[in-house]
Amino acid sequence: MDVGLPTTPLQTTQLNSQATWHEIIWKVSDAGLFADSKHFVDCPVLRPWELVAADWEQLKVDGVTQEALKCFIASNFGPPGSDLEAVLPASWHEEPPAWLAGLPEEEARAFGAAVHQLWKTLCRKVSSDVLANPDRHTLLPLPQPFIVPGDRFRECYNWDSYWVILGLLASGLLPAARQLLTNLLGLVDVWGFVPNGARAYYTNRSQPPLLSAMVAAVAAATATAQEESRGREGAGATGVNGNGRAQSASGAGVSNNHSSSNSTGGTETETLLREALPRLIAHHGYWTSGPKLVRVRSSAGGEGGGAGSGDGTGGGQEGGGTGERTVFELSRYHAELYEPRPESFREDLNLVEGAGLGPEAARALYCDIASAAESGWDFSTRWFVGGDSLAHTRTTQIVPADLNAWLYRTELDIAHMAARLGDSATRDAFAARAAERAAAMDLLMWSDADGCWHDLLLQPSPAPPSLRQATDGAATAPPPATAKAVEAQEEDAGAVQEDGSAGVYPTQQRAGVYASNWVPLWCGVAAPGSSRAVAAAAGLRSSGLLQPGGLLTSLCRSGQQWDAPNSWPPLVHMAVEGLERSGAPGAAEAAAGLARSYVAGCRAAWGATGHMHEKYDAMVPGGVGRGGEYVPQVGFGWSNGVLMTLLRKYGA
Ligand SMILES: OC[C@H]1O[C@H](O[C@H]2O[C@H](CO)[C@@H](O)[C@H](O)[C@H]2O)[C@H](O)[C@@H](O)[C@@H]1O
Repeated sequence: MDVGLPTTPLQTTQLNSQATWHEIIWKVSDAGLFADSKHFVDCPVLRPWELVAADWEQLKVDGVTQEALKCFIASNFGPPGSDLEAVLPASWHEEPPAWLAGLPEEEARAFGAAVHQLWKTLCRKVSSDVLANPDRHTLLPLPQPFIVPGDRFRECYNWDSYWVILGLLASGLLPAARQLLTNLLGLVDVWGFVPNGARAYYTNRSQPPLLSAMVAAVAAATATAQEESRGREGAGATGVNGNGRAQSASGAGVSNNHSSSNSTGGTETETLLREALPRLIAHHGYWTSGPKLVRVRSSAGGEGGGAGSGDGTGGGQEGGGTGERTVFELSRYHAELYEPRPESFREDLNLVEGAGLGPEAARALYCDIASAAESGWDFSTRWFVGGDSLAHTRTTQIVPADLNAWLYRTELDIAHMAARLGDSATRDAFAARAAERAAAMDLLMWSDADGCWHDLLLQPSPAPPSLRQATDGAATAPPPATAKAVEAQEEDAGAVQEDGSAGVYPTQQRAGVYASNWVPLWCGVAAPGSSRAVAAAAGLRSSGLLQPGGLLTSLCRSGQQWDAPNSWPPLVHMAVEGLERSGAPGAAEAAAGLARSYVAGCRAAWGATGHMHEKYDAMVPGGVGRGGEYVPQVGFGWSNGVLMTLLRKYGA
C-alpha cells in the first residue's frame, strides 16, 4: 500500500514489509472491529515490526478469525492516545485573562473563564517512546507540547493551529503559543512543509498555508509583551501575571507590526523572525512548485466577468499589474496519495467500490479525495465537478480562491519580515510575487456580479492525477504508455510547455456561493476602502451566508460537513475580520453582528451540552454541526480560539 512518502521511520519499516502492512490494515478494516477507521492507524506498535510481521504470518497459517484478529491486535498494538501525555500549557495560570473582568455580564465572564480552562484539557506532548522508537508510532516526534483539536483528533493539526494560537494569546499563554509554532517550524525542516497533521499518514499532503500568519501573530504578541515588560520596569512595577493584553494579530496584522520601527520588542521578535523566515520561504516553495503549481491563461474570461481593472488590489498597491502578461502562476491543492487515506480506509474503499471505478480512475479519485482533505474542506460540493456526489470530487482540477489568497498573504508577510530584517532582495522578490498573484486573482477570479473571488476550473480538465505522476514527478513512475497518454491529452489541449512542465490551462470561474469566496478580503487582496473591498463586503452581506447562528459554509445542503447548514469557526473569524477590514459602510456593524452571533451560539450550545463543538449550525443559534464521514467532535481547539478572540474584541 502507498502510505505516502517513505520518510518516517514507521513508514520505512512498513514499506519494507509493505504487503504485510497492507494485508493487516485491509483485514482490520474488513472485520469492522472499530467504528472509526482512524482508531487503528493511531494505535502504537508495541513490539519491533519484524515480530509483529512474524505474528501476522503465523495468524494467516492458523486462520484469521475475528477472535484471532482481536488477540493479534491486543498483543501487538496499544490503544490510540496511549503514546501521548496530558501536560499543562507552558506558563499556565488558573485565573482567566484579565480582560474578561471588563465584560459587563457575569454569565459571559463565566463562559470565557470556562473556555480558558479548556486549554488545560487539550494540551499534550508525545511520550518518550515516540522519541526513542519513532518506528513504532504514527505520531510524528514533536519536541514541544502542543494543543490538539480534541476527541478523535488526538494530534496537532496544521491550519487549526492558527486559531489555537490566537486563542492562547487571548488567554495570556504566549509561551504555549510559541511552543506550538516551534513544532510547526521544525516540521518544515524535516519535510519541507507543514503536513496536514503530526501523523505519519498525513505526510502526503499539507493544509491551508497559514504558517506566516501564525509567525506574525506570535511575533506581534512577543513585541507587545516586551513593550509591556519594559513599561513595567520603567514604572518600577514588579511581577508578570501572563494576562497582559497581547496585540491581536493575524496575517494582515503583520504589515504594520513589521514595518514599524524597531524601538521596542526588538531582540526577541527579530530572533523569532530570523528563525522563521527561511522556513516560511521553504514552505512557500512547496506550495508554488511541483504538482501544486498551475499555469493559467488570462484569455478565457469567466461567467462572472474576469476583465478586472486592478482597482484596489494589493497587487496594484505594490506596483504590480497584469501588463501584457497572459500566463499566470497560481496554486492548487494536490496531495501525493493514490490509495485510500489510512485514517479513512474503509470510507475511501467504499467510495471507489460504490462508484464502480477501474484502477486508473480509482487512483485519480483517491488523490482528489486526499487533496480535498489538504484543502481543510473535506468534503464539500465545492470540489464536485460534473456530478453531485462525493465520487465527483475533482479537487485537482480547481484553482482555489482562498488558497491563492493565503499565498498572497504569505508572500506579503515574507516581504515585510525580510524588510524588518534588512533583506531587501527577499523583500522585493516576494512583494513582486504578491503583486502578480493579486493581479491574476483580480483578472481571473473576481466577479462584479457576485462581489467575490470565485474558484477557477481548469479547462479543459488536466490529465487525471494518477496519470499526472508522469510529468509532475510524484512517487511512482507510471508505465510509458501512461506518460504518452498525458502528453497526448495536453497536446490536444494545446497546453504543453516548451520546457516540458505541466500545461498552460484556460480557466473558467466556478459558480457557487462559498464562504471561501471572501477569504481574499481577509487576506487584503482588495485594499481597505477600495471599490473592490466595498463591493466584496456588499457581496458577502447579500450572499445569504450570514445567518442567525453564524456563517453558512455554502448555500447547498449536500450532507457533507463543509456545506450548509454548518458554520465553521475559522470561516466565521475570517469573515468577521474581512468585513471589518473592508472599510465599507456598515461592514463594521455586520462584523460585530456575526461575531456576537458566534459567541451567543457557542454559549447556548455550551449550556445545552457542556461542550465546545468543532462546528455549529448556522441556521439554529446554539445548534451543533453535522454531516460528513465522522461523528461530530467536541473539544475543540479552533472553536475555543475563535471564541476567546471574538469575545475579547466584541464582548457577548
Ligand atoms: O479523518 C478525516 C479527516 O479529518 C480531518 O479533517 C477535519 O478535521 C481537521 C482537524 O480539526 C480539520 O483541520 C479539517 O478541516 C476537518 O475537515 C483531517 O484534516 C483530514 O485530513 C482527514 O482525512
